[in-house]
Amino acid sequence: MAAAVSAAWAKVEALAASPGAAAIRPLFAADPDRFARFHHKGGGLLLDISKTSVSDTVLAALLDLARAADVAGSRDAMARGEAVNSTERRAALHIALRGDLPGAGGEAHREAAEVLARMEAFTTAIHRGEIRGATNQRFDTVLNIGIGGSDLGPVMVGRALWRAGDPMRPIHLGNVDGHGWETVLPQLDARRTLVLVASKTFTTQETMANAHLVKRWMEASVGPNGAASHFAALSTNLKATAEFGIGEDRVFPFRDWVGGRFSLWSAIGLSLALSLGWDRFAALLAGARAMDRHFLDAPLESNLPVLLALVEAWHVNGLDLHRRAVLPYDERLRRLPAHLQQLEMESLGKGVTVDGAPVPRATGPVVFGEPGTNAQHSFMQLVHQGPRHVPVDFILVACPDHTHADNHNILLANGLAQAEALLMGRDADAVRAEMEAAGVAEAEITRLLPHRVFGGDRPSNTILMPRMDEAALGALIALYEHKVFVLGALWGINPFDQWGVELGKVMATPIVRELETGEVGAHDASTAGLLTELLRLRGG
Ligand SMILES: O=P(O)(O)OC[C@H]1O[C@H](O)[C@H](O)[C@@H](O)[C@@H]1O
Repeated sequence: MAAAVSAAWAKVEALAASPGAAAIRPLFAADPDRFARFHHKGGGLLLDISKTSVSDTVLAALLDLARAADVAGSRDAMARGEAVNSTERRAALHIALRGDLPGAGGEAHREAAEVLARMEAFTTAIHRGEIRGATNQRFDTVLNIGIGGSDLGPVMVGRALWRAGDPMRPIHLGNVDGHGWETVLPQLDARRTLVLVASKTFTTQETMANAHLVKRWMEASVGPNGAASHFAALSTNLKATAEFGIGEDRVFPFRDWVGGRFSLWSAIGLSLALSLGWDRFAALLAGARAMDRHFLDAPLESNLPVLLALVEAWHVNGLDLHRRAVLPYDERLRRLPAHLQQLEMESLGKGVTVDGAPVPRATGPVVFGEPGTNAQHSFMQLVHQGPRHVPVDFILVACPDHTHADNHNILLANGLAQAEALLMGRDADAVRAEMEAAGVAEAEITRLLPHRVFGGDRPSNTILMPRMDEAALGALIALYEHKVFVLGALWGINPFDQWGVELGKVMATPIVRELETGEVGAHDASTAGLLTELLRLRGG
């Protein structure tokens, strides 16, 4: 298989090295049906990859690569519950959180369904006021304490779907920076606040520091034993949750086969169920499930996650484009880029293959983004005219949930126009003609012409959502999750571990002590110098 994969990569790389490989406009000129042939639908979403330089020949080579790398076989192994997270010897069964699966995944789903049933009962009891705080007040606010995958998913979905009048107000505390807590604090009435400590490991330094801080505040506010009735835990580490003092009936577990960045569908989503209502959380899961079905069933050539991954492989490995911007044209999706940063960069930022050999080619690109149209007024200049191209994912929502049609038309028009401008550019003749028509003097035209030319042929994908509702958002997140998995298979890397996060964590521990005691230990000269200076600035 390794030889076949190498040969398939060689073919893709040879195509990318051929003259004009990055051109997109000629593909449209040659084929009036390009949109029809290069967009596909699945899980309620539409993906258009036509505005990329993926031609029929390139797509055929990329699909050959997917077959050689046995993407379909790896996918099915993941769904069966095999230990696809090889370094940690774990399955990756986030799909099982969203529905029943054949084989080993089926057992995992039954287990997940039991926890979901407990989450639903808890949610209902809180909403009905059957479970109340220490002072017998109903809970109206849910504070989720967590970081990384125990924060970004719930925050992103919460920002996307929560509306005034929904069952509970969601508040998130992620960063260990005390200013975060100081910002959150005035928004909280301890008597009405339910606190969720969300941590897969229940050992994450920042989360535990915040959890203890909030526990002290809660005990000071509602009484020394009050915390017990105000706290719940979302974790795989039942020993640590007990040690923290959270009773078993308030612990919502999940298993180690749920990766942190894939965990919003598990107990980690409890803040969503509480704030949005159970039915809407269930609809989110159902939306993801629709994308799962599509990913598992659709042929590779019309499979949205597979196509999105193949386009990325073409950009990264073929065309040397090691970054991608994500622009959701929906303000409610403003935290989607942050979620994708973790999902994609933590999963695909790997330098060795599953066998421990150095990867023979580049892996995950840098992902960044901002909602449109705001992005247009910040970094899009570089995307339009910078010498290095930046592929973009545009996400457009057909129907808004407001009545301001004019605004929505402007929003959508801008999204479409950005993608069209990146594709078509504007050549010197057009710029000259426009300036001449405006009566600009020849010398001025000559001076400004190079600055006003747009090269075009800059690639983008567009994803259309009918409406930004629970089902479509669930499908969108699952689309990116599966895309990450496919890229892992193509690159031969494990997308489910994150060893690279460890070293900094380990090294922080002694530095905390040094900051406490003022005694600087052995470090490189820069770190020692900065520590000394920090201590001096603090008057230590
Ligand atoms: O949920 P926790 O165990 O607290 O982990 C929170 C986060 O921290 C770690 O450093 C990992 O890099 C993330 O993948 C994880 O989501």
